[in-house]
Amino acid sequence: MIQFDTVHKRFPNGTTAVDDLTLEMPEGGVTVLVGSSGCGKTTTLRMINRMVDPTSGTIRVGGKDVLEQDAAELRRSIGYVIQQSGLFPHRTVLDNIATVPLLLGWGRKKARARAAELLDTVGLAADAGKRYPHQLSGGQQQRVGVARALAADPPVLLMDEPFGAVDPVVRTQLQDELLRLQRELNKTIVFVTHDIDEAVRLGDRIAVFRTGGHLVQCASPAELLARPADDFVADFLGAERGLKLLSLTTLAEVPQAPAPEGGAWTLRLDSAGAPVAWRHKDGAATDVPVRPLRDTDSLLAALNESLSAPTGLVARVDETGSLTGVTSREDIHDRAGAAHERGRAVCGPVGTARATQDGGPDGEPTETTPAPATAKRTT
Ligand SMILES: Nc1ncnc2c1ncn2[C@@H]1O[C@H](COP(=O)(O)OP(=O)(O)OP(=O)(O)O)[C@@H](O)[C@H]1O
Repeated sequence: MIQFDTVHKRFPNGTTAVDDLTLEMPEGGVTVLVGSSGCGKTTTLRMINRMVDPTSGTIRVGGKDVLEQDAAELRRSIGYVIQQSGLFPHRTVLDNIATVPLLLGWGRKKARARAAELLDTVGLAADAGKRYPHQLSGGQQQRVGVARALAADPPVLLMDEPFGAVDPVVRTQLQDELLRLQRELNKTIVFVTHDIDEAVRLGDRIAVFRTGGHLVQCASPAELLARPADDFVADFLGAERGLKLLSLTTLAEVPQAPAPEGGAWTLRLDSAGAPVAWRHKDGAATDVPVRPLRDTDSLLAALNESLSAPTGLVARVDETGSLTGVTSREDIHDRAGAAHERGRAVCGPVGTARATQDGGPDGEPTETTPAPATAKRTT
């Protein structure tokens, strides 16, 4: 959907913001641009809708060179969400959302009806539409910003640190909402963030930039975590890289066995068959509460639960909450090792990890295998 071909951006003051960027952002996927401050993420994003024009190279959206399109028209056809929402303070929420449809000549009634529909889509009550932006919380304003970007149903959405100004709890809620919306709308999203956890959670592909506008690596979250291209990427991913990889892999394929009987600890169930606690043979006073897990939960959650359980066993349940079996810490470890190996396998031997952007040994772009089943789409 979006292709950068040897794109270079040098500002008139001599700063090179983007250096020789070749990158594809697939249709219907979320491509996250990450990297330290000043590494060219925003400039890259803004070249897509011509808020900044490249010095050289070509950018195509849907196969068409952006420089051959009218800049204002292009901008109206691409959704754009920024930090602090960027809403017009003197317009009501409904009128803010209706901005692009009105510019496109939809007529007031149709534009407002669409805006009202979008309020619901982004999880806001209808009465929020009559308020002004300052009468909403930061998180609600960001939802309005997303609704405004979606108003004309653009195929492409550019999001520049959209959740950077809200607290961690609201940020997680907004990420959940975006994942839910994306499952329904299937937009091509380019998302800029400083936060690697946000990138891992939201991205189908993550592009890591280094100061000077260099793309260092572009890969799926699992590949990136299992096989960072160099020390810079590894440092950026952080010391908990292995745990982050576990957060991407589900429990689904980990074996389970019947709950143990007759040992020191027994798993207590309620009348509906849902696990409640581990009870020692000495009696109820020793009960240790259980947090049962489903197939869609992550290996990280499973490891955490197994470390908290006196038996090291994780209680597994079906969609109704009934016990299906237990899983041992050893089986979780085995699966964790396999997840790491799979992440390595898709990247090939040392030195080829940059293949997705640099091309393979023949200079041809190299395809990457789909990442293992992941937990990120479950909220
Ligand atoms: N209009 C401009 N004129 C001159 N230099 C600019 C301009 N806009 C950006 N730059 C410079 O280009 C480089 C890349 O900036 P950019 O905003 O793209 O980085 P970023 O990775 O998005 O940073 P941040 O994460 O801090 O927002 C920086 O050195 C910045 O100072």
